Amino acid sequence: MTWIIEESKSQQQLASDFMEHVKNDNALPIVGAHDGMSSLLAKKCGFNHLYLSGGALSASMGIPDIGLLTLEDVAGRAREIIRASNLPLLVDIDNGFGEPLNVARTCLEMVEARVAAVQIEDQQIPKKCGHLNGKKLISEDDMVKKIQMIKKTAPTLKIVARSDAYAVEGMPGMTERLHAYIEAGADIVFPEAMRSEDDFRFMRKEFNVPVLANMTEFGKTDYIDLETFSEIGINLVIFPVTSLRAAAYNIETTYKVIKEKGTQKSVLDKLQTRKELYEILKLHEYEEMDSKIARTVLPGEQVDD
Ligand SMILES: C[C@](O)(C(=O)O)[C@H](CC(=O)O)C(=O)O
Repeated sequence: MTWIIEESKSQQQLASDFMEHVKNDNALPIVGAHDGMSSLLAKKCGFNHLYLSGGALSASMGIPDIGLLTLEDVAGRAREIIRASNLPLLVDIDNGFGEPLNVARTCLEMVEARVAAVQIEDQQIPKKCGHLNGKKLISEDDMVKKIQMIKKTAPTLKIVARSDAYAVEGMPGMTERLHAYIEAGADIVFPEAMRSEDDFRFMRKEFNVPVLANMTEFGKTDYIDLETFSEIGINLVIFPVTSLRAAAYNIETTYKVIKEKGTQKSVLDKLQTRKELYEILKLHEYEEMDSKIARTVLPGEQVDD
């Protein structure tokens, strides 16, 4: 909870930092951070913008990404990540949790949590991962009303308008919708489940606002690297569920070792050490705030006093 030991940025500051970088950088990488710890690790590795994925958040809660998350689940986790990292966060709010009035409440909660930008999509509930079959859409007009509502009630929040229309209405339907969403006030467009480099080149030429690419794993989109996205002119690239998949894989691998061998000793070099944990959490800075707390000395470290 870095916000106890450091000065926190305001929502307006985080939102304008976000938009400035999106406009000035090419292929800005925005890595998924599904909790406070992963946000600190992303920051340590040099990423300055984060994404809170509905897929990763729901998976971390042990449920599938089919519209079961509540507004409180998302707002609470967004708050946790921003408090920990003090970085601009783009939050996946699915369909906004209902009709335009619900969307208004959702976005005011996001502003209170200091979220920089929200991503809202045009799927019906129950929604599906954009890379799966059988998606159903709300009308273009209903989506436009939601975007207009965000603009009116939470004007400092940046809006990423996602369309899932490619698989349902084809490229013409999707581009028509995204133009309408820009007209309604979207700052960035997110054409979901593109297939290839050529699709992204087409999208880049079609719109005069920043375009987002989704580099989720095991989906319908070819793996395209940041250098290629930069050459195409794509503005931002999300890696939404990667942190969750990496954590899940490594947790499972480690559990198996303990189950099989009765000890974790053989995988100690694959674990975050106690020293690394306390460093990333800035434990000493907390201790220094209260002289009643003894400064932690790690096992094996020299004691000064
Ligand atoms: C971006 C996304 O909405 C998410 O929840 O992160 C998902 C990612 C995924 O399921 O891989 C998506 O629908 O693309």
